[in-house]
Amino acid sequence: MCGIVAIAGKAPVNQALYDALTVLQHRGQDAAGIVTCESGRLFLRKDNGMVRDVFHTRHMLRLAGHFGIGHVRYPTAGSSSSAEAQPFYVNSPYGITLAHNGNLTNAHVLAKDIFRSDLRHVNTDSDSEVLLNILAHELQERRKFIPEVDDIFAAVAGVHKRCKGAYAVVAMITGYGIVGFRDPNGIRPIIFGERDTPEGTEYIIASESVAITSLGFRVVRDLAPGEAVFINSQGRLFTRQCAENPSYTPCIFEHVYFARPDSIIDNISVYKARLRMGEKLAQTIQREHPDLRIDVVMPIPDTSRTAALELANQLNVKYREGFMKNRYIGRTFIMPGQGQRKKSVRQKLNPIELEFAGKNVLLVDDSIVRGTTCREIIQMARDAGASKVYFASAAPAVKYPNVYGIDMPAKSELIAHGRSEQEVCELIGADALIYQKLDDLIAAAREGNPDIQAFDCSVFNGEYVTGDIDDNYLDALQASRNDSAKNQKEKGSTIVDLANG
Ligand SMILES: O=P(O)(O)OC[C@H]1O[C@H](OP(=O)(O)OP(=O)(O)O)[C@H](O)[C@@H]1O
Ligand SMILES: NC(=O)CC[C@H](N)C(=O)O
Ligand SMILES: [Mg+2]
Repeated sequence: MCGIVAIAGKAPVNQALYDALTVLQHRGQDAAGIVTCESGRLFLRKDNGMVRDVFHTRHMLRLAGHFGIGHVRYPTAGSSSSAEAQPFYVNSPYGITLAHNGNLTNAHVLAKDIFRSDLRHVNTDSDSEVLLNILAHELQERRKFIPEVDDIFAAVAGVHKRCKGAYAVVAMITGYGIVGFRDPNGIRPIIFGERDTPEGTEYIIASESVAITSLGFRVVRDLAPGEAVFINSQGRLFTRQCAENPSYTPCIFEHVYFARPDSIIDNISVYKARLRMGEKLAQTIQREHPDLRIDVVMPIPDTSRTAALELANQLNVKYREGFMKNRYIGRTFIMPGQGQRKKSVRQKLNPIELEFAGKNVLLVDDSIVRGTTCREIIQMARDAGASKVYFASAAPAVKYPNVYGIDMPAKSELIAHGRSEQEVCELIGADALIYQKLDDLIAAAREGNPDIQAFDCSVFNGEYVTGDIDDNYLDALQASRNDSAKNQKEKGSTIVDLANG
């Protein structure tokens, strides 16, 4: 789950892009990058690391220009090499830079195609580099010295025809403007906004509304599935539906875990959706476990706090903060290796022992994926003297891999895959385990926007909205991207940081 941003401004945009990336840091901690454009020249800085570590004053000073795009990366394809940090650049036609959130499901086929039929070389295993070359090819096919609005939108329509999977994209076409577009299923979020300045209107496109509002822009609206927005070099904005059969099936995991609670995605307040998850989970507990004697409800910080708070209210049980989070450690789930994730849980969360001694505690997390967090946390609660440790998840059991931009490619690594709830409960060492019902999760999100008929819930039900995923695909993905395969790949990674530095 990466974060993307683009700004078409009337003054230098380097600081605003940096600020937006810090607001989107929760979507990707592995690498960050910004490219800006001034007088037909591009200025790029990208590297592995968090935003604050990648951009020093000397880099910021070089990022000149009133147009630019930025990216924070959480790798879901290729490796975590700095050569795969984004934005990516291709020099022909026009000079295009691109930042992508999501994952193409046909990147391997496309990579071969673009070499054979389009004679384009792709130097990494990143699906985003493939996507950029497809966009570049589609623009080149228009054969225009100066691309017009229709050419830009026709190129996006061409991308929709060839690319499958999830993609929310911002791209800068040197000297001509900035384009943003969303895949025809609207799996990943993308939203745009504007602000008035004495010099004219400035525009921003970003993954989440929080990046728009915190920078003093007004939200205009989410891009519809398949839709594109183009801001030309004079600062005029155009939008167009570029897909033939769009369908609105956004990723429900944004509401469970990824997005910030102060964002509004597809007109659904993430905060309110999480409150409703807590309310519905409490009702399940009351209905199915009336015998549980719960003294205290505790969130596993950070993401589960909102749901846990409402769950405690609904159960009429005290809400206590039993674990303190070290604010200098990032999100553990989006760290690249299992060793690092496991170590970081204990570094990140520390119990306040007096809250546990002799009590029956209900720990609430937003989700259980690999089970890394809950196993450690339950043991910590026992070590701190809890009498009983119950565990509740605001999402249903995660049983299937994700192929749309969340790095859970191997079903064998998912604790609930092929296991009953009772087996998971025993494995994590809880006295009781309560999962959210899928219908309740969907209702919690849908109540925010009943116009959305369905969500991508593939990690819970194995139904992939793009319709191109079968067991063979998932087996191949598991073989190539399980933790040990990824480790091998990282060790052998000798990709030259080509023309992207
Ligand atoms: O079962 P697991 O594989 O451990 O994954 C699930 C956990 O990972 C996430 O926390 P994370 O630390 O990434 O972020 P947070 O601080 O936003 O909760 C999520 O909120 C769960 O706590
Ligand atoms: N999490 C994402 O959106 C990742 C984008 C892209 N697939 C990459 O690996 O860089
Ligand atoms: Mg968490």
